[in-house]
Amino acid sequence: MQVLSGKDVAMSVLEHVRKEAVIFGEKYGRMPSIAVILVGEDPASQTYVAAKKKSALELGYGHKDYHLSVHATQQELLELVRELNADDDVDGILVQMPLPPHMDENCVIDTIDPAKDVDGFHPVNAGKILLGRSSLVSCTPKGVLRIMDHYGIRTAGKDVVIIGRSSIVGKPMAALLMQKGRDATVTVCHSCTLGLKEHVRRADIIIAAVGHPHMITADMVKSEAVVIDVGITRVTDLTKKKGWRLVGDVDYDNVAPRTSAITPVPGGVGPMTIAMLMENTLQAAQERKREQKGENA
Ligand SMILES: Nc1nc(=O)c2c([nH]1)NC[C@@H]1CN(c3ccc(C(=O)N[C@@H](CCC(=O)O)C(=O)O)cc3)C=[N+]21
Repeated sequence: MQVLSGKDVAMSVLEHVRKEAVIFGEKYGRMPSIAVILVGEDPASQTYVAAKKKSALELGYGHKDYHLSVHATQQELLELVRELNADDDVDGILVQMPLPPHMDENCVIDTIDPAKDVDGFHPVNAGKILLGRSSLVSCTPKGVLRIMDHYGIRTAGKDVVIIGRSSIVGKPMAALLMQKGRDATVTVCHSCTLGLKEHVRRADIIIAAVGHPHMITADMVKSEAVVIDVGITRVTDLTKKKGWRLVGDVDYDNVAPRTSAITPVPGGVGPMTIAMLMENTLQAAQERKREQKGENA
């Protein structure tokens, strides 16, 4: 059994991104830049936003940080997004999800300039993925593909079973895996699926993206399957200094021995998400500059 270290792959991705970002900087007189907006005080969101900031600063990226009160209005948030859309020195805009219940996430996503949508959440970018056209790709599914590429895990002709149908992971993951070149046979399971165990047991590759700790148990996993665990849930653990620990969707200790390869939590898909965000920011910066040169020519 091989442990697929997203942490290691993320480090090598970021090394490459750093070099490309320096080349960008020399060419255009500034580094790629990202604006991150956090609304409210959710502790997990604060941790993620801090991790994104740290990664951006380590790469020498331009970084703008906006923290809106939980009482901020949707109008204020949209105003800020429009301001960042118009700011030529901002390449990427990320609005941390989830938003407080009085805000409409779709409306906020729709307002982000698709060229700056480094999350790949805008309908234009999500639609392009489905059509197999190049685009800014949602960071987590992109990270999953990159881990598999790095370790030489082939998907052509394989039965891939995805558990979870979210717009940010399950759906784009399915679209990417069925593309020409990836060539997987994809099944998407969700909360209304009947016979989940039977579906999952057939899989050569299992991708769990639900957010239910330990829902994938050893009896659901074919011997020598590849298991990708996208779930990250904080569970109370008073033996830990922070009072919690991170748990994946996979019952790792019992599942791992049956697999040919598996991602751990933490240190698996999570670090890849941030590495892909940095790569997307570089891509957005490069494409915006190319677009502008085209227009000026
Ligand atoms: N607009 C938006 N874009 C996102 O990309 C986005 C979001 N909203 N909302 C929340 C989710 C979650 N997410 C994670 C990123 C990194 C780790 C990560 O690096 N995890 C580390 C552990 C971190 C820790 O110790 O807390 C690991 O798995 O090893 C986890 C989760 C991005 N998200």
